[in-house]
Amino acid sequence: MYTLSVATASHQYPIFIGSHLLESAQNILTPYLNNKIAIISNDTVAALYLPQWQQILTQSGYEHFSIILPDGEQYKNWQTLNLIYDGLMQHRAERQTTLLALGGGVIGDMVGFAAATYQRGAPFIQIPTTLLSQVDSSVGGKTAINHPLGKNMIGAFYQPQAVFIDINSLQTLPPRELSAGLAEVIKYAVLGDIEFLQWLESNIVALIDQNPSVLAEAIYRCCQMKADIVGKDEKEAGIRAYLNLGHTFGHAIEAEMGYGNWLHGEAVAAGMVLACRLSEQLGYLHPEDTARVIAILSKANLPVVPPAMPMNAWLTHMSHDKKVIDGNLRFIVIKTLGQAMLADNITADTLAATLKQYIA
Ligand SMILES: NC(=O)c1ccc[n+]([C@@H]2O[C@H](COP(=O)([O-])OP(=O)(O)OC[C@H]3O[C@@H](n4cnc5c(N)ncnc54)[C@H](O)[C@@H]3O)[C@@H](O)[C@H]2O)c1
Ligand SMILES: O=C(O)C(=O)C[C@@H](O)[C@H](O)[C@H](O)COP(=O)(O)O
Ligand SMILES: [Zn+2]
Repeated sequence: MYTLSVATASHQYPIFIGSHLLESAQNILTPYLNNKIAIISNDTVAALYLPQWQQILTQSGYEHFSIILPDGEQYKNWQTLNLIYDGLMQHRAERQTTLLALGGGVIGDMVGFAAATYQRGAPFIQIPTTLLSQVDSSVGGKTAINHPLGKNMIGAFYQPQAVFIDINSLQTLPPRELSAGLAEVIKYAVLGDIEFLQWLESNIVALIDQNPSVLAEAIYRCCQMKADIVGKDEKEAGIRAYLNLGHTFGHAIEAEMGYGNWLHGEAVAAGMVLACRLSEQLGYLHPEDTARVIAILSKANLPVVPPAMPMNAWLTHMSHDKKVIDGNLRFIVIKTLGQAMLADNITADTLAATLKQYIA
């Protein structure tokens, strides 16, 4: 088992990463659990993993109950969030009740926001079961729901008590979802670690084939990078924004295409290619660098061409981006492969040149 630590100004918590961790869950998590526990999951993940968790908690003598939500990005909204509050109230959850977020990033983001707001703050633990949630969303305390007009528009920064990553849960993950997770893995390399990019180029087939030690190393490296960045900048005042590489374009794609039609990781992959093209327009990246990013994304079976959308759709969605200041769009671009930077003052001409092939 690997253990990492996330240390923000106000809170410190561990990330446990390993194979067959479920078997030792009781020993690993006991220090982070209160007496009463709410397991919150969706119908897909519950069918696969809820009985094991219920058994572990029962055997260990915890009082527990479960709340099962409908599955999908289209349910990451107020109505579904309310189902969590309803369940917590019906089961008389207290402020000290521990919420377990059992699922992918949608469950983690929603349970995290419910934890942040229920009785003004209950403890929660992330148990991510997708690659995307294991390398990214379970770490760092961004919690949110979507608004019909924009991704993650309502939320809070709220850190979990612990993150529990059992790589074995990926064995049941559909290949398309594994690829979506690889988009965020590749993102880390492109934004901050050229050596990791080389490593990924050598190991991409092993990752797709779910070689356990290669997967564990990739997850560890991503969590390490994210823990380091979040430790320095919990609330995205500076370098945390680099983790948004590809997301200004990607979130526009997700919202315009209808939540869930393009997976988050797929939209980020196509968005990253656009961020590389924008970097080219700004005179930073060479086309062969972009070709290298396209090649690794393609080997991970990810889309590298965004959908064609009307220019006003691109602009309207991107105007909701959380990096916008005084109405001005700001983008994460690539100065050189492995080194991101924030670019503001992007002219309309530069943006139009980047998007011109993708305007419906
Ligand atoms: N908070 C953050 O920092 C952060 C970072 C990245 C992404 N996100 C958010 O995360 C979400 C995407 O997360 P995701 O890619 O995990 O999607 P997801 O949560 O929708 O999970 C993908 C699919 O896999 C299923 N699933 C989950 N675990 C499984 C397993 N072990 N076996 C079989 N099926 C399983 C789910 O039920 C779902 O159908 C987006 O809403 C995105 O905005 C948040
Ligand atoms: O943790 C972060 O910071 C990120 O930006 C990680 C992203 O992968 C993630 O999708 C995040 O939810 C996007 O945040 P948002 O602030 O653009 O909604
Ligand atoms: Zn993301």
